[in-house]
Amino acid sequence: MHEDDLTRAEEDYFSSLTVAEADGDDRAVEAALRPKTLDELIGQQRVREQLSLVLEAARQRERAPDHVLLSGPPGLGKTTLAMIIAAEMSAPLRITSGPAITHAGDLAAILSGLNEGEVLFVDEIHRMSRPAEEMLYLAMEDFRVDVVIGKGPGATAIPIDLPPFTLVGATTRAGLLPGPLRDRFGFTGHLELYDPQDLELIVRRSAGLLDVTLRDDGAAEIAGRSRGTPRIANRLLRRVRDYAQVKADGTVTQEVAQKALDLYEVDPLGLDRLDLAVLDALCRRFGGGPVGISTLAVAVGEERETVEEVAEPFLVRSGFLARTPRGRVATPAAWEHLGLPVPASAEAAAWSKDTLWDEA
Ligand SMILES: Nc1ncnc2c1ncn2[C@@H]1O[C@H](COP(=O)(O)OP(=O)(O)OP(=O)(O)O)[C@@H](O)[C@H]1O
Repeated sequence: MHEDDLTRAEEDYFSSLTVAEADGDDRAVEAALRPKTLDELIGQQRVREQLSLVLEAARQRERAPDHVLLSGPPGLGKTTLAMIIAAEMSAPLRITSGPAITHAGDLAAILSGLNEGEVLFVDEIHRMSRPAEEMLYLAMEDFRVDVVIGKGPGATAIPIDLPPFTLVGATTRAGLLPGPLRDRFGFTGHLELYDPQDLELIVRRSAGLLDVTLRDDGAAEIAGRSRGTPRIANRLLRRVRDYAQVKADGTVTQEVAQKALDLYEVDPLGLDRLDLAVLDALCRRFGGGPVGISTLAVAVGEERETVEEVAEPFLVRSGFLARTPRGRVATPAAWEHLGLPVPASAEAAAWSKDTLWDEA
């Protein structure tokens, strides 16, 4: 409950900032750059259209929309979409996260404080405790919670009716959610990594809001190095803006963007330290694979989830890594990107029938 209040206070604080006031504080700038409506949101065409229909139908029926699950890698706009859903429904938004809900009682307190039509955003919903999760099933389906008073044989469950509300859950991996929870969401939106054209539009929009003079080739350079992720695109824009201001005449050109991003060690294709470490381990230590994701994670000193949820989607999408039934393998492009000779086995794997390029 405390955590929830804190996050709300932060959100109130951020939303009260103007872009100019926010300048200088990265988190505040990020909040200020968030699109406020579905129309303002760039890319994610399919999710936007689907969600727009869900919201419009709910508005016409004057009912709270169905619960919404948003899945996808970090930084693609799940929190932004939750805020947009609330704004589009003219409803207040409450924000909390799975790890903050350690006891069912925490969730009961949040749920029983909801008002009719309110939107409750639970980030990292797959990390909620099991008892809280079970309480949520009932709350989502019957708008009711059973609060248990006492312990042992004398314990009694007191049912509390809840007003209709909309739960928006966000997860980096929908596959980690138990089936009964997943099934209670009326709509699931899968957010995909953005293509460079959409990222370019996002960079141009952000530059406009931040009053940065940005040439088209500068925007393309930043977009190309943003790992398909708007949060990274906005962050790189801010670093390039610093460089342009201090080392150039303030205008972000391709040359300025290149120099700035080289200085910050952002790979020309956007690969970050973890991506490169994964490829390096895959090629140099495991001869290009196949190797299991857990072994790979240990080799780079990271959690399995981080490698699987953060690095892997981008590496697969960029054509550097393939998921096969026997484990992860490096593609010829990965060897080339690391400046290593492509072994014959990698060439063969690229054409092999048992190589599933996107599934495992
Ligand atoms: N479609 C978009 N158009 C423009 N900007 C976007 C879009 N999606 C996200 N952003 C920007 O990217 C930043 C990150 O978005 P957001 O915090 O919503 O991501 P997230 O998926 O919730 O990430 P996490 O799961 O890591 O919290 C925001 O500041 C927002 O300005």
